[in-house]
Amino acid sequence: MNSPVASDLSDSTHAVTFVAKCKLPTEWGEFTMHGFEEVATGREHVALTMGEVDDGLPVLARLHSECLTGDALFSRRCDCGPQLAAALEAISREGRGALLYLRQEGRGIGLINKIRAYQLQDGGADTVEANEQLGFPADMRDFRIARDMLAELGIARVRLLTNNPRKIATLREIGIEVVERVRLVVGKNVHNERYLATKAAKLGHLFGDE
Ligand SMILES: Nc1nc2c(ncn2[C@@H]2O[C@H](COP(=O)(O)OP(=O)(O)OP(=O)(O)O)[C@@H](O)[C@H]2O)c(=O)[nH]1
Ligand SMILES: [Zn+2]
Repeated sequence: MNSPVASDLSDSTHAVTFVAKCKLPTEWGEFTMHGFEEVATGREHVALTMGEVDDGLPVLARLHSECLTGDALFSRRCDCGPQLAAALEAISREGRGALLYLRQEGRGIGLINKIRAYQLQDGGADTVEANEQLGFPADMRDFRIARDMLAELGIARVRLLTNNPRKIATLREIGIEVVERVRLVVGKNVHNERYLATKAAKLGHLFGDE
């Protein structure tokens, strides 16, 4: 692997290998889609890139966690669909960038458990309480799985599209220089107001301008 990133290669827990790439024409222009496989679990992840991302300059980047309901089924319970679209649009506006689409459905608890969590939320629990009532931590995602993907893409410095400080901390931990956080506040509606407020209050998400 052509890696500009100093990483601990003895750690195989989060190892992800590159498999194949292809063109992906979209509403926002043509991306290249890179397919990856997580060695330990067989989980499949993809990265969409546009332009030259391996030239050492900071890359506009997004780590997007899978949300079938928001990304594909038009749900208004969360802000994922509009965030995905806005990130691809921002990358296409610059003509350069990368979006890692990580298969971490339901903050890592999976789709069916997310439906269970939504059922508890329909009964009054907030997004964190629902996870806890099901016996899960508030957020099970481990963003270290981005390490090999970014290394394969030749990305060592990013301007990260996120409101989640934990993503920034983990990228720094795995040797990626986060030169800037680019806020991504879109998709607020009456159905996700409480969800967004809980993320800010309990999960540390930043929705202000700082
Ligand atoms: N368990 C659970 N997962 C949810 C819920 N709503 C959305 N998700 C998942 O949360 C993930 C998206 O995380 P968010 O907390 O919305 O945002 P983030 O990725 O941490 O931060 P940003 O970079 O700012 O978007 C996706 O995997 C969704 O499937 C919920 O109520 N319960
Ligand atoms: Zn969502």
